Amino acid sequence: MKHFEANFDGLVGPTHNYAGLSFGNVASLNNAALVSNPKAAAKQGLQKAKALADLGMIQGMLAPQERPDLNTLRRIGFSGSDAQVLQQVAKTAPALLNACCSASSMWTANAATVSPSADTRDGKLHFTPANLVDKLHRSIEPITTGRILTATFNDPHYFHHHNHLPEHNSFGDEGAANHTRLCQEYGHAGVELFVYGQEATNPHAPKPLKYPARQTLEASMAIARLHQLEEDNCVFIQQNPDVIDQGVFHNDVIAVGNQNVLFYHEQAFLNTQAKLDEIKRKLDTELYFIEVPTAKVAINDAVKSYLFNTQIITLPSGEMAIIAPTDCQENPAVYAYLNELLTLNTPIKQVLYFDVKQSMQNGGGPACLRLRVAMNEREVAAVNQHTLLNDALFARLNAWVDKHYRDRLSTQDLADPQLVIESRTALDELTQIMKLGSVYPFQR
Ligand SMILES: N=C(N)NCCC[C@H](NC(=O)CCC(=O)O)C(=O)O
Repeated sequence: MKHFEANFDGLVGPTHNYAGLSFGNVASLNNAALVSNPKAAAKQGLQKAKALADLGMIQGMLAPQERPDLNTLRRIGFSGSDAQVLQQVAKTAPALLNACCSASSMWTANAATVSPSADTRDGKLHFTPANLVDKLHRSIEPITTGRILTATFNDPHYFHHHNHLPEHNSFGDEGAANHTRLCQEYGHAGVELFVYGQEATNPHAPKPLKYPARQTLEASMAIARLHQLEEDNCVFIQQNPDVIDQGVFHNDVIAVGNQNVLFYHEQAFLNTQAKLDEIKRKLDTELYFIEVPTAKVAINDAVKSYLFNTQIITLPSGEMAIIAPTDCQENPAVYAYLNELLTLNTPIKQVLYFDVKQSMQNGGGPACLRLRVAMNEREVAAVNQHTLLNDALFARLNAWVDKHYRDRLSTQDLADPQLVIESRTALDELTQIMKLGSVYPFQR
C-alpha cells in the first residue's frame, strides 16, 4: 500500500493582526502594533499550500477559528449585545480584547500532536489537540481545534481523537512544533522525537531563565502514552534552555526532520550526542544528521530567518526539497548555508522560497503553518475530501478571501462590531465549502 506525508495548512483567519501577544517570540513582540493585511496573509498561505499540491504532495487546509471570541469575553464577565461586550472590553481591558481576537490558529504546527498508524498499538492515527496553556490567546484554541480536526479526519475507523491535556503549566503542550518523526518510509514504524523545554515536576532540572519553556516533559510523555507508542519508538530530548532564552520558543525554530534526515542547529538540544545515539539505536536505517554549526549560522540569524522553520518534504521523485521563507534568501549567512547544503551529500536537493511575511511578522514560518499527517492511501481516502487542496478548492478559497477579508487591520479595529459580522459570515460560508458541519460557537 502507498503511504504519504500530507501537510494540513492553517487558513489564516479574517482577524489576523499584530498585537505583541507572545512573550518569548521575538517577532511577535517586535512587530506589535504594525498594521496587518489579513487578505494578503491568507493569500500568501494559500499560495504556499497550492505550490506543494502542484509539486504532487497531498495538501489539506484546516479552517480558522471564530474571532473575536465573544464566548470567552462573556465567560469573563462582559455582557450585553456583541457590540456592548466589545465596547466594554476595549475600554476597560484592551489586552483581553486582543487576546480574544488573534488569528493564531493559523499556525497548525501547534494545533495538535499526530502519531501515524504505523507507530501506534491499535493501528489508528492519533491526534491530541495542544492545550497551548502558556499563552492566553492560544489557550482558547483547543476545543474548536478538536472539532475542526474531527470534522477533517472524520472516520473513527481510522482516526482516534483525544481530548487536550489538563490545562495546567505542568502539562504545557504546544503540539507538533515540538515533535518530529524519523522513519525509513512514511508507512513504516518510525521514531517519534518529543522535544521539551522543561521538566515541570523536577525543580532541579535545567530550564530557561528569561523566557518561558512552553512544552513540558510531562506533557510529551502523556501524549506518547495516549497515542499508544512503544518506548522503543520514542526519544525524549530536552531543548537547550539557552536558546529558548534567545527566542527559540518552539523546537521547530531550531530543528526539523523528515524521514531519515534530522536538520538542526548545533545548540538546539541538551546531551545532543547521547540523544543522536539513542535515535540510531532505535531506528535501524541510514540516517542523515545535518548539524548546522554556530560558526556558519548564529542563533540570532536562525531566529530572524527561520532557517529551521522550513519544511523538508519528500517529492514524488523521492528527492527531498526544503520549503523556506524568502527571509532566508535575505539573510546572507543563511542563504550561503542553504546554497552550500545543496552541494553536500544529503537527500536534500532543492530549496524553494515562499513569501509568508504576514505570518513571519508574528513569528510563524512555513513549518508553523502546517500540521503533518503521515497516512496510507486508505487513510487519505477516509479524510473529508472537501478539505484537500486542488485547483477548484484553491480558486474557491481565494474568491472567498477576496469577498470577506479586509486588507488592513490594526488593534484599534478589533472593537468594531462589524468585524464580528464579517468574520462569522465568512466562517459560516467556509464550513459549507469545506463541509465541516457546525464547528464554531456561533453555529451551536
Ligand atoms: N513555531 C510554531 N510552530 N508556531 C509559531 C507560532 C507563533 C505564535 N505567534 C503569536 O501568537 C503572535 C500573535 C500576536 O502577537 O499577535 C506563537 O507565539 O504561538
